[in-house]
Amino acid sequence: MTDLLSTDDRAALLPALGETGWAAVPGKDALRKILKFKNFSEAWGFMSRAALMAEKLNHHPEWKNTYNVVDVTLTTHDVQGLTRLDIDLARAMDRFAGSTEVQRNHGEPVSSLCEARASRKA
Ligand SMILES: C[C@H](O)[C@H](O)[C@H]1CNC2=NC(N)=NC(=O)C2=N1
Repeated sequence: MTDLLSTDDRAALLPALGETGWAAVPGKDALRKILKFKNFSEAWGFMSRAALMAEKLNHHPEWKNTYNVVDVTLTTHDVQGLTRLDIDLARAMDRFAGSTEVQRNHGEPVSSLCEARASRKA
């Protein structure tokens, strides 16, 4: 089974994802990004690519689509927290999304996920 990300891994990997618009979900060891595409077709194209990658990784997003908006939450259910698989899927989604508009007015900075891990267990 995939392990929860260590404190060191978090410090190394999460800031770059914070830069691209991933944020921490309050009270949960999870990453969330809200993407706003030009239209439904672009949103669905992104979701199709992401779905194929999710199958390849055997790691699946929690997500919601409303017309041109795709709201994604990533966490690893088996261990109830962030693992390397969430990082890999987040990076793949960033590649598929390109320069799509990102909504940033939600959640907390990813740095809070480093603190969450530190207080959970060494
Ligand atoms: C049986 C199967 O491998 C598991 O249930 C996989 C499938 N996809 C998954 N996706 C996510 N996000 N977390 C998991 O723990 C997970 N587990």
